[in-house]
Amino acid sequence: MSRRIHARRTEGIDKNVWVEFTQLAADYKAVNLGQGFPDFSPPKFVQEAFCDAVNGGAQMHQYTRAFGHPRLVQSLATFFSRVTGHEIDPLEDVLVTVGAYQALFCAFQALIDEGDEVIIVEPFFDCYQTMVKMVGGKEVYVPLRPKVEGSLSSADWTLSAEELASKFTPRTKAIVINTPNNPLGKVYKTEELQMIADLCIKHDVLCISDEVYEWLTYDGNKHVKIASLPGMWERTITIGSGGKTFSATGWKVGWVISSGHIIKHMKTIFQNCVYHCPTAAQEAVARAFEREYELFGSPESYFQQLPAMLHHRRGKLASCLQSVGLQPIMPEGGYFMIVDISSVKVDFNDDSTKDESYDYRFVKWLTKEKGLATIPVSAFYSPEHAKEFDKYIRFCFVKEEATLDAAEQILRKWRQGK
Ligand SMILES: Cc1ncc(COP(=O)(O)O)c(CNOCC(=O)O)c1O
Repeated sequence: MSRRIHARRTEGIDKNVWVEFTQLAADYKAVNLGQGFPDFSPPKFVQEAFCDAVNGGAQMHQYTRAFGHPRLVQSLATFFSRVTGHEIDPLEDVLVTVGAYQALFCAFQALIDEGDEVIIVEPFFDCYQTMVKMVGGKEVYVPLRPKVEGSLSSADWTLSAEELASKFTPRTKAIVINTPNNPLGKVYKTEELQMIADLCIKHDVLCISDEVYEWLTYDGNKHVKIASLPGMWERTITIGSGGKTFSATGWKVGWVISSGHIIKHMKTIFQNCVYHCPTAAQEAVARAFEREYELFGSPESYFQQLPAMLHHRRGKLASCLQSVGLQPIMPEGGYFMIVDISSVKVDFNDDSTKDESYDYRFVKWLTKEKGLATIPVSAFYSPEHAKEFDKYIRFCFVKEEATLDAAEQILRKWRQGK
């Protein structure tokens, strides 16, 4: 065929950090502290919910309600009405999607027009950039910056109020935030969210709030939903993930909760792309939320137990990194920890990566030569800022202790020059 086969919208978005580095980790059979997924099973009650769902009769293997399995939209509405203090209508204000990924896709497809500007706070989950490009939107970037040189906590990385305000123009349609943040682990404080909310209200702008790590905060940090701030419910699209909530990333059940006048447009995109999510997995997530509703705030709640376990694993990884002379930026929340590698000198001796950024070269060297997979942090930045932030790599600590021990052994051997 001599004519162009691909659609123009596929241009400039073909590279994908997850495809590249997940394959590299597999090719080299590396200890994988790269992609953000647990290397352990979901808790027993979640697995049992799935088994009960699958054995729950014929209807569990067939289509259910397209915009969300009734039991799931009801459990989400009940649970988050209590969390947000806002009466959420299960049929109007909730859309169940194929992971949070597809909730993001539906948001950008349904709400962003050609030429609309979307403010993206850096570092950002990479698909925000490509999804804005796919709809012909214009990304406008504003980086979180460490307040102090050599900052040791994600809390020190903040937005400049002036710099953020300067990014709003008459063409700004939305801002995307992610709290707790991937890859940094920053948990936005109420004052920071209020600053963003004030600008959204002033400029009549939507807020896409990616909250997939909402239950994973440490050291007393509290997750705050920007949709719960005055004047924000009707302009906020809040995105959640069953995979991240219940350590079942392979189920790919996500959702978006927002005012019905926004959800209705996302339903239009949804019914014209995927139309329906797996019934049994939705039933299982519904049962899990029903359990968590009853146990909310108690020691038996998974939303208490998972952050407690990950708090320990976060400390274990941080100690391991510090013991080999690497300095992590301690995350206030989430699955990940970034490390400043600017003081680490390595002879990459690999022509195949010579034109790549320092962090990409380092991650590929660490995976190929030492057998430890991580993710380069410049993948979470715009081209205009990637150079400023290419001296960090990301480690994932939602892994078995044995996996973290194996990573520690590799790092020790390397740093001892063995
Ligand atoms: C901020 C954020 N939003 C959305 C998603 C997607 O969530 P889901 O799996 O529910 O589609 C993810 C999952 N990230 O996993 C890749 C990685 O960072 O290692 C995410 O981190």
